[in-house]
Amino acid sequence: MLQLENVRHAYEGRTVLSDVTAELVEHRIGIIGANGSGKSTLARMLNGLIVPDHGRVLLDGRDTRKHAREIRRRVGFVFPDPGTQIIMPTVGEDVAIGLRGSGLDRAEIDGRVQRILRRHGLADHHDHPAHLLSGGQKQMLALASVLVTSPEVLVCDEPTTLLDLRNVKVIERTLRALPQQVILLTHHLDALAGFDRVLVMDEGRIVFDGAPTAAVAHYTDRMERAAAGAAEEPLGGHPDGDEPVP
Ligand SMILES: Nc1ncnc2c1ncn2[C@@H]1O[C@H](COP(=O)(O)OP(=O)(O)OP(=O)(O)O)[C@@H](O)[C@H]1O
Repeated sequence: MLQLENVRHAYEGRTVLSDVTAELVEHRIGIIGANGSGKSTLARMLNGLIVPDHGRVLLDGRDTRKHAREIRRRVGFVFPDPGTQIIMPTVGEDVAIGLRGSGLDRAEIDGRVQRILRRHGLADHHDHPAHLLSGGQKQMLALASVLVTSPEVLVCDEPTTLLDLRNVKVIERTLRALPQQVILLTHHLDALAGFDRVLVMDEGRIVFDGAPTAAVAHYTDRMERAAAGAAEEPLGGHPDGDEPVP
């Protein structure tokens, strides 16, 4: 089980997470919130990519500070931009690199790579240059490259941002069908239908924690009120700013 205990974090003195505590046990958990509310920072803490300034992040009681290597292996992370994740020249090599050091022999690695590519619609692209894939295919490749390592938990940070609607649906369906726990950060609120739990973040805090329908309603209402407040603010900053200079 992933746990956040009184997590606080700041970048250059600016607090972006304030006292976040949560136990993440459900099979499908969504995290939503305004831009800059701290979702990605929190997500990156779940596999030790970022260590909190204060508090602890634990996987089965093991602190990401002390067990980063093990936790990174057990908690897979899919980044919003697949380009940052694809590191090898060809599709097959990119998936296979995740199994380096796994102790599997060449034939076993080849078999696993073929299977995962088939499952993600990339079987015909094994020798294809990875950088020539379409955006949707790159996103699938990034997902396949993480899943081939069989993580227990998959954290996906906006994995559908760059995609057209068809590919959004393909990725969402793929995530829904996975046997492992999925923690999904998304601005596509429809993707959360059927999820067990959704956390809403605002200004570095969890401001709502519950079922998807209630969480989405809370978030939508909060954002509508924030947008209305922003629309009432004078654009020039100072109310007299538009007066002619004498
Ligand atoms: N490496 C960094 N250095 C400095 N500030 C950062 C860094 N990473 C994030 N921030 C800042 O921390 C705040 C929270 O960012 P974060 O990416 O966690 O938010 P988010 O909720 O994922 O946003 P979005 O929905 O836009 O992706 C933002 O104000 C962001 O500018």
